[in-house]
Amino acid sequence: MCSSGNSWKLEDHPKLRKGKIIGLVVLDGWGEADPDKYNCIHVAETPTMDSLKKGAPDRWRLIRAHGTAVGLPTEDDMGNSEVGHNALGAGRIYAQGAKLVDLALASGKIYEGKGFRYIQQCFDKGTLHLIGLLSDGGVHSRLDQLQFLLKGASEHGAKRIRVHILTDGRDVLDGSSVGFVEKLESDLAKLREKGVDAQIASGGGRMYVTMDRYENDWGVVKRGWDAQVLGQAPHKFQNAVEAVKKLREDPNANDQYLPPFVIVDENGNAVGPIVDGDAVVTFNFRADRMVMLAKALENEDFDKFDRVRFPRIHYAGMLQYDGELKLPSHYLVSPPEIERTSGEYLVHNGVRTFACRLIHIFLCSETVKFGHVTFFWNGNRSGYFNSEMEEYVEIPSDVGITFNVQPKMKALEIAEKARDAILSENFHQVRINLPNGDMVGHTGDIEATIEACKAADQAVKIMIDAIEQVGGIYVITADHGNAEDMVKRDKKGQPLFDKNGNIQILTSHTLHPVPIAIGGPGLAEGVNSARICPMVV
Ligand SMILES: O=C(O)[C@@H](CO)OP(=O)(O)O
Ligand SMILES: [Mn+2]
Ligand SMILES: [Mn+2]
Repeated sequence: MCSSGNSWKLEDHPKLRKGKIIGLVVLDGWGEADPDKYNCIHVAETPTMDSLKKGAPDRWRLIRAHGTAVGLPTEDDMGNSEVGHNALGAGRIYAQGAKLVDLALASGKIYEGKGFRYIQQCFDKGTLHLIGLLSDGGVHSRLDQLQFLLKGASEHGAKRIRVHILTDGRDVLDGSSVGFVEKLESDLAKLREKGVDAQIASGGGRMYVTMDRYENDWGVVKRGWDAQVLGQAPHKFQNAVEAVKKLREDPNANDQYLPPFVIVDENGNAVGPIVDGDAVVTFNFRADRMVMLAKALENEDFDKFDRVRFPRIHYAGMLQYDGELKLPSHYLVSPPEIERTSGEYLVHNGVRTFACRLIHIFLCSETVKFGHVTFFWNGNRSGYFNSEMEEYVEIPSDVGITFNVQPKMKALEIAEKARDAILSENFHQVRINLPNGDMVGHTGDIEATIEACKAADQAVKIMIDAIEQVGGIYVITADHGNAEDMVKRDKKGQPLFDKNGNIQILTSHTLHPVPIAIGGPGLAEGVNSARICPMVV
């Protein structure tokens, strides 16, 4: 895609022929790593991707999907769906939310901005509540940013602070929640020594409490609301370290799914419900899993669940999470301005787009890839650019199960919808996200992840076959790694074991590169991946 100046007109590509249907697949969580038994992509039967790989370098290249190559702060930052799809959709690298927050904290500018001033107005009489994911995963939030914010807010006048934590186990090892809560507790103790009344007030596992996405299951947000705002939860403890340790004693406990709890005082009263006159900050920088809570905290008219009480508060997001909805209206750091994305160029140039995304509608489990090829792809912007030019299709997933139980997910249905769209010849670009490698990879179930990769590969074949039939071009790539490495490793790459001799399962994304394969009969003679995509790892 080439354009000049501010014009929307696209110049003809020097190598790609015009008028060919493009089938674009994002394999979610599909990286390239050394082959061994923890590399589920290697172990799985993946003849389609294998045959593309055998065509390297003509048909298959590796590109970086982590660290500074996708706008993340450091080379130690794993890739994720937001940055991966932002970069793919915009065709450019933006300093991502994580980095912008780092800069604002380091320079102190965060405390001079309108967003901070807005919440500061409540510091005299009210409590400052901080709600977000407690880990150093760097995908949605980072512990050190929370630590800086706690210190900075107290230095800028916050006298009473309550932290509402969401335990992770998805971007970091399962079980690591205890350590993070201990660290936070020790910071809060230091603040208390300085006369700030600072405590953890509530908590719960990210996938069960608060961090739903794409309006998949409002029950998740409600559980968080009850604990954070109303001070009500089935589990009550007097301190958060005890809470997390106790809840983890259940043999099926998992940081991602810990039940909601509130911290109570010696009389059994919740120590930090959110009330009129308080300030609230959601400290996640990543958008998708904060949008729903932002709506509940901000929207006067709200009918997704009974809020019981709608406190009059000053609320700010760490970032603005949805540029189209301007949600939330107050925020501490301006988000990356991802403008002029490929989708917008396409509609301006009369290119018809079909995007197939998956909705998972089931209770308290991993949510969706619903907005990955739309919201993230379009620069964190909800809705269509032009609904006459674009069609977004959502496929509901199975209800009430976790993905290791049904690792095929809806890969075939997504691919069939895409195939039909390609064969209809009504669209110029058909793009899909295949969630299997990522969603099943996050469960840490190796057998199921192998099945997941096989299903995704079959779906890729359906797309490629359809593209062959219409003489089009396919682009198969991924947003970041996940399923290609399911074990935590030492610096030499050897698997790590816990104190009981069990392998340490890696549920997170990885730092590995991802493939990009470009091919199909629509490519002009002599044009191949190597010529179109020169960036190689
Ligand atoms: O599930 C999520 O929120 C993240 C991991 O934290 O995964 P992805 O970036 O693939 O959406
Ligand atoms: Mn992803
Ligand atoms: Mn993921």
